[in-house]
Amino acid sequence: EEYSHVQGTRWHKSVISYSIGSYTRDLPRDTVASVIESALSVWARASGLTFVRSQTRNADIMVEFVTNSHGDMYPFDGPRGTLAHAFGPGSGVGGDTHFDDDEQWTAGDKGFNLLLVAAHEFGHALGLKHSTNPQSLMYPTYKSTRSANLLSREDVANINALY
Ligand SMILES: CNC(=O)[C@@H](NC(=O)[C@H](CC(C)C)CN(O)C=O)C(C)(C)C
Ligand SMILES: [Ca+2]
Ligand SMILES: [Zn+2]
Ligand SMILES: [Zn+2]
Repeated sequence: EEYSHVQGTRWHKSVISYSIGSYTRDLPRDTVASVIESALSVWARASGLTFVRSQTRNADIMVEFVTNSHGDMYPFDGPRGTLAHAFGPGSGVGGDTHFDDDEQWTAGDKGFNLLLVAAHEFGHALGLKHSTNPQSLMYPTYKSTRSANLLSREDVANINALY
């Protein structure tokens, strides 16, 4: 799973903190914050986990918009190609979620939709692997057309099996 750098298998607490360490210039900061919150709430509803926003850099899930080489062993690759990656549950880098800021991030449908990508990444940050089912949010390829409710039955079953 080269896009979910596995740490542990799951979080062993029900309240998980997140912090937005850097922003993209493609969207207003408030929009980024509300999209991130929405993407986490999708998993909160299905897992019973609670996500609390922090302003410190030692939150469980550090969200960053970065380009190319950015301090971990998984440099991004410019426009298109890899859109984002996330580390599985654990201390330190565990849970951290990075978005390639060489992409055009959108809250609508021009460019890559941040909600769709963030929801996929947070699945990894919670311990989920990729799915071979194209309907699943955890499918490894970006698909702009997704049903209103982001999670497929498979995603709900998988997160329930984990938490
Ligand atoms: C448009 N580009 C793609 O579809 C690329 N896929 C991604 O960037 C994955 C994220 C999507 C599914 C939001 C990477 N991943 O799995 C992170 O956890 C490639 C399929 C080209 C690798
Ligand atoms: Ca890229
Ligand atoms: Zn992935
Ligand atoms: Zn990274």
